[in-house]
Amino acid sequence: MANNPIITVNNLVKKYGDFTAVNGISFEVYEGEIFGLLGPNGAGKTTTLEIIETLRDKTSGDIVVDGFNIDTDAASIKQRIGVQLQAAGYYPNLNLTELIHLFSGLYGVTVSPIAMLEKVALTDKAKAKYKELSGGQKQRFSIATTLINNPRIVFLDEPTTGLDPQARRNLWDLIREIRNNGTTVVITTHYMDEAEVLCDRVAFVDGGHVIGINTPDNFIDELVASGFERDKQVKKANLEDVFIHKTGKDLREA
Ligand SMILES: Nc1ncnc2c1ncn2[C@@H]1O[C@H](COP(=O)(O)OP(=O)(O)OP(=O)(O)O)[C@@H](O)[C@H]1O
Repeated sequence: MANNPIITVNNLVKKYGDFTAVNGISFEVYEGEIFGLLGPNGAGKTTTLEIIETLRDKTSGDIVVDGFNIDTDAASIKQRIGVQLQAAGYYPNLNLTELIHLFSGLYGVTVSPIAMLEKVALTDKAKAKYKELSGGQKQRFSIATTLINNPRIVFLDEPTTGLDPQARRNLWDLIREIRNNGTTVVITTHYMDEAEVLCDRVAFVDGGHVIGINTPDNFIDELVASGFERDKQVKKANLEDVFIHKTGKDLREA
């Protein structure tokens, strides 16, 4: 696959008063990949994403998304991306079908709510309200809303936080399916096992800088080649494997 940049971020800076939250971040996201932004709390990941999503102003730097410059064509960028809303954005008295109608109206597109819900395996909840969903279902619904405008890129900020192992793996499958259908995915996560199995490439952000970009495999090989060894012999399974083995792969939220 040719590496066509679909997002280019060059020397991005964001200051909040005297505090510099993003201090010259540069990276490219390639078309068709799952790209992970990783880093400690407060590193500047969400700020960076929200600036690319046109939801927050930058202090300086250049951003091009799918050929459009954010300074001159923010409206075109908005049309081409899918962004997860915070839960507070979901009107409590509307059911999932009504919410999808509402969002498609906001985007100015016509979609079939059932077809959208089918993409995220929620057709049986079409008449349920958002607040009645389990954690995993809420995340899947929120991902469905990012797909309404048939975006070129979706941004997922910590989509699996708080989910049980089954729901997390189910969401990984959904995210891979979205990518396999041609949508580029940008994701943040604090789970390194998740980034390792899901992301084609990851960027580590710390203190408002990108401190490395590579495939998970190459990062691990580099560390091992430098002489790094884990303290203790790693077992062939971990506690999450035990969890899945004992409780099965089926979702528990029907
Ligand atoms: N509106 C704001 N005003 C002032 N400072 C802010 C604002 N938003 C974020 N910050 C600060 O900017 C820094 C970067 O925050 P950001 O949310 O981008 O980090 P993050 O990498 O996404 O962290 P986390 O992993 O905890 O989500 C933090 O120190 C945060 O306190």
